[in-house]
Amino acid sequence: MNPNNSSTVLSQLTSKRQDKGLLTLYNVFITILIIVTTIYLIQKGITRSRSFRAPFVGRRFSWEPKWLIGLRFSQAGLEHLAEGCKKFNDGIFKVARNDTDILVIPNRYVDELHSKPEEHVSAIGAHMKNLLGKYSTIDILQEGNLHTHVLQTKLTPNLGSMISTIEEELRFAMEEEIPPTHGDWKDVSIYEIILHLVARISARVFVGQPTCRNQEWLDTSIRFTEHAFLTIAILRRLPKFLHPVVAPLLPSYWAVHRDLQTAKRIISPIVKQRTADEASGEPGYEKPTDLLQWMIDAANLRDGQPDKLAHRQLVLSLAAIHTTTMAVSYAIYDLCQFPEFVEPLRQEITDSLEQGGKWAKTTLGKMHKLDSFIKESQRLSPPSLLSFQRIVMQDLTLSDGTTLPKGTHISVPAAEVLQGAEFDSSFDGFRYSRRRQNSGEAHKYQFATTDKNSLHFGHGKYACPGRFFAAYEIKMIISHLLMDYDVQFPPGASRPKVFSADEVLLPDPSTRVLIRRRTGM
Ligand code: HEM
Repeated sequence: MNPNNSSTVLSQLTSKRQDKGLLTLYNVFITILIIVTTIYLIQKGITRSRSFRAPFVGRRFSWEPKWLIGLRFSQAGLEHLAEGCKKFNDGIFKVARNDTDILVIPNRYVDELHSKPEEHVSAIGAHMKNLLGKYSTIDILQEGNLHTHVLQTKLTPNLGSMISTIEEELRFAMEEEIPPTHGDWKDVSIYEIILHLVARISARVFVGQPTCRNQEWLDTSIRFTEHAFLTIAILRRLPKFLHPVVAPLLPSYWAVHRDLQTAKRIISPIVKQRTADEASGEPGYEKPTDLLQWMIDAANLRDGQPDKLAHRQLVLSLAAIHTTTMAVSYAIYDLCQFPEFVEPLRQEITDSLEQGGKWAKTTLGKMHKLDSFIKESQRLSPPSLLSFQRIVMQDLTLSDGTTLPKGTHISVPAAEVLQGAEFDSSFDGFRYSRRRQNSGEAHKYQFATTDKNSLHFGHGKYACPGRFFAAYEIKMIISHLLMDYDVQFPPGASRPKVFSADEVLLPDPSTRVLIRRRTGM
């Protein structure tokens, strides 16, 4: 055989084998695609047949794909919820978030749902879903309620004795974080300043000295939330089965894990040291009074492992820092927008301090106008459009016969409820302090009080366990800023627009405010 011929035959054979290989690969690919699509469609069919039937808001035409509505909801949540509440007044409707459908129910159901056990209606389940527990590492909350227990049974009852500690840290933080103004107006990013004030106070109360002055811990406690939320925001737009593949490609996901390692590196040795100090029985031993110590004391063997306690501290920072910062920032924006409230508030602070003699729980308790102001600020600039988010864990029939199938993600349109309850979209800083003068209503309208109309801290068994601390902290920060500084928007600027990211509302972090240290007080 001609050698040329034999090489041609060989190359034909090779190319045939390659074609066959490609064909097999193609067949395998198509088969996998068919299997995945079939499973997806079956799952979707099952979910749809079991889901509560209610109209979607934000749908432009009947066959519009849900991911498209979800994509719009991610930026137009405000409009979707306003439309739903207006159109289905006191009725039930759905909003499409990219990762899930959320059934929006009227607040009249809150009273019968808020005390249901976790096995029937799960708050933690909703947190896990909203915060993608596995990817944000929030899933540690599922291991037990140590953090909530300690906040409720230790921090809240001991707040009175923590006020002087909070004041000391706040004074230190203001010196560190607010640039000197030398009697002139200074243009600052007030959000960033408040963020650092809140992080420092939270650290003082959560982990005590000297860690509360450790810059690496402060940065980690602030940035962890940002890294976690960026990861969540990206993953939410993708189907769940892609999460394990995509998450490791995200720098923010790795940042979350770096933050966790940093938390363990900083906090775990402190836990070990404190445990050793206590066991040593040294006569001079003084037990620290902070959240970390209360957790060490209350933890069982598993929750009390140093790394677990470090992890919970990080998660607590996520719950506490940005939420409180937003509330203070909105209140400052409202003070700039409505300067007529400044002097009456300063007068109330001066009078309360004169009567109380010093910064104390009772002194802060006298500041009804300030409490009202921050509640009104929260009413018009809430942290979230939806609250009381819960997952129905078993089919549930409500008192009016409505049956919610297992797996339904429910929520109440907290922002619309509170704004609708007042029938008033104008800012009235002292509306709640006036109301508290009515007999029997002294406590009803406080910032930290929750009920079916005031849902920005949730309500019931799983309402925010840090809200009383948050209320004192916010009042302390605002009153100190008010007494020591003048604030105003730069010429021509006004209250910044609020951004929405799905149901979460965010102040514009680039907002600038002019501040000037007050002199001659
Ligand atoms: C203005 C500031 C704050 C707002 C608006 C806020 C709001 C909320 C809301 C809406 C919930 C869910 C409640 C529910 O589902 O019924 C929650 C839960 C929680 N909050 Fe807050 N919060 C704030 C500050 C704080 C602070 C300062 C802490 C810690 C000291 C804290 C710790 C927590 C924790 C640990 C949970 C989860 C509870 C659980 O695991 O069941 N929060 N918060």
